[in-house]
Amino acid sequence: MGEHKQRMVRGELYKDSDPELVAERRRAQSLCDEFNRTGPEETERREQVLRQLLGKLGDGSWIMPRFQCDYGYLIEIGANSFLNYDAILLDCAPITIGDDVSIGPRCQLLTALHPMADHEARRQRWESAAPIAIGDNVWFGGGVIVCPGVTVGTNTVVGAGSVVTRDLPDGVFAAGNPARVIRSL
Ligand SMILES: CC(=O)SCCNC(=O)CCNC(=O)[C@H](O)C(C)(C)COP(=O)(O)OP(=O)(O)OC[C@H]1O[C@@H](n2cnc3c(N)ncnc32)[C@H](O)[C@@H]1OP(=O)(O)O
Repeated sequence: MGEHKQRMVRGELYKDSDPELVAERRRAQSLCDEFNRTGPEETERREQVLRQLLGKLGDGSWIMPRFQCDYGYLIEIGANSFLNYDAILLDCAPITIGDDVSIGPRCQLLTALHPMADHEARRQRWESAAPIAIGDNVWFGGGVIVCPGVTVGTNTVVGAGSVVTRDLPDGVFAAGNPARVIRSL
């Protein structure tokens, strides 16, 4: 593993223009394109491509096209989970999705971060990433955005269009931008 991939995996600043990372993203993009070209009858082919692409896909889990991600192997999905249309998973750090999770259309799980106060580092395209973890039996309405480093607890529901900037505990309904806990479930 090259220096920049090691830095990415450790959550340190790295450059995504590194040739090893560029090659890995190209592979993932090709597999995403192949998945997104499949028709509704090609359920076996869809599953085969997802198993090549993802770090883990539990039994009974499925994803609707279009699906996009950066690397694929950093994504682990448990059993009986569902990602609806147009999910975007920027997996520069691990993204873990539990069992029995329902993800609405157009959700985005974004692990990538760019320097904020260090303008020169941002200009030079240094970046980093922080993991996202989604607990068992979570439901996201459509258009939820999850920011880097966030953990969402088991049995939690997030309302459509919410931006989750901080961890959410188990068993709550949260909504809004930024997402706030509205009530226990
Ligand atoms: C797997 C899939 O494909 S699912 C995809 C398709 N379905 C969806 O996207 C679901 C869309 N609906 C939602 O996301 C809703 O937020 C729900 C169903 C989760 C919850 O809605 P409700 O039952 O109406 O919530 P509830 O009555 O508890 O609302 C409590 C408060 O939160 C507010 N609220 C509810 N949802 C949201 C939201 N998405 N964003 C911001 N605020 C919200 C309500 O306005 C209310 O505020 P108020 O007390 O000031 O009036």
